[in-house]
Amino acid sequence: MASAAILTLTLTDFRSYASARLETGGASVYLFGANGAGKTNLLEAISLLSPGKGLRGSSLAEVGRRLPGEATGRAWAVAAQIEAGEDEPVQLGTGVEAGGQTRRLVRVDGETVPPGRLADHVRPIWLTPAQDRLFLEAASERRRFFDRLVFAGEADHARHANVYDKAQRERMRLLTDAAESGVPADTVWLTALEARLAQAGGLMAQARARTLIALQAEIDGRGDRPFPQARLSLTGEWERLALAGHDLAEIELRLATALAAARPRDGAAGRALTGPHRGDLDILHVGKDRPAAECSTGEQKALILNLVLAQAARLSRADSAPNPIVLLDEVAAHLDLTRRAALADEITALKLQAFMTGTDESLFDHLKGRALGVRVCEAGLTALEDV
Ligand SMILES: Nc1ncnc2c1ncn2[C@@H]1O[C@H](COP(=O)(O)OP(=O)(O)OP(=O)(O)O)[C@@H](O)[C@H]1O
Repeated sequence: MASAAILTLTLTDFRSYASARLETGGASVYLFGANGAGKTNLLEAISLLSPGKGLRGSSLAEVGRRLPGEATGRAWAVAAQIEAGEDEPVQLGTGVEAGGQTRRLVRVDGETVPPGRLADHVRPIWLTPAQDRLFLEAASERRRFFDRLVFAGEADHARHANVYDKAQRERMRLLTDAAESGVPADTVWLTALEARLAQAGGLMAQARARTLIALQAEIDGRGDRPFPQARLSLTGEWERLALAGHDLAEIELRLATALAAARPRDGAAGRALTGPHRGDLDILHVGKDRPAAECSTGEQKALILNLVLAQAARLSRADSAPNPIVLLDEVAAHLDLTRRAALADEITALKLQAFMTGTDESLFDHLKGRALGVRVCEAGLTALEDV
């Protein structure tokens, strides 16, 4: 697998767009326009060409276009034509058939498929202003960020995470019911759920560990660039076992044992206190020998951007995954001139498709002639002619 560029993108009643169409020819795109023009909405639409809730994490009922006074969003659709090497482009489509629906339909080449199948074709990685708070937020935000990087390389990771979450919810329902009623939970059912959790959790921990090792090697090998070097570590108990080389059977066994032992404590606490949903991602700014949380906002942004670019670079060489599509919302504005130029060079060199946003066209001067400029305003999208 290799190229996975969006050739055309069509939005219908999506957020602020009644209807819009963008033809990229497979090039990277920079979108510029005033605040509120619809730049992030377009990136969000692209992010929904992958399983999950997209880069805003919104309910799918929220993304349908809603005029002032309308209580419910309309039926919406996002469609794209994706480059597929020497084969015919693949047609992806997603949306809801009636306003307010929260489950979306996904079609690949006209055939209705589960959303997970989108990952066969497109795996976006994004960086948004919400991630500016990544180091101030709870560990769950860092896990989510890291899991998206893992997913870009290993699509099964999202499936394992879903199985894990579902089994965890069921297990917690049994345990909290038992704690409240005083009637012991069905141990056969609990043991079956914990076996499922241990298997999915072990696979998740291993995928995270694999990604961390590969990503760190990529970052270390990238060396002389104007982006700060990061030292990554996963602090979760289960990821540490995976990093230490324990095999899946061993991690599964230990996790199942820990879960069985934690039943009374988890039931009383009302939440599961052990498992791969608890770990954290630590990032150290190597040059400053400081944790990322103690770095400036611009340094943090550059650190995370370097992670995203390193993963994109790694995957652009991989045969096992489609090239990631990189969505950078308001990133350029945070970078000084040197870094902005370096970002433009990097995106060009990686031959990846990136979609970048900013309020000013001048933020993308380094991309002129190398990417498609698109003006975003209330009237819609206007591609610049000189590219
Ligand atoms: N469901 C919806 N229906 C109609 N309009 C919506 C909907 N959701 C959001 N909007 C509108 O979309 C606009 C925001 O668009 P978006 O976030 O893409 O702007 P932006 O160009 O990225 O702006 P900024 O530069 O400020 O980040 C707002 O005017 C908002 O009211």
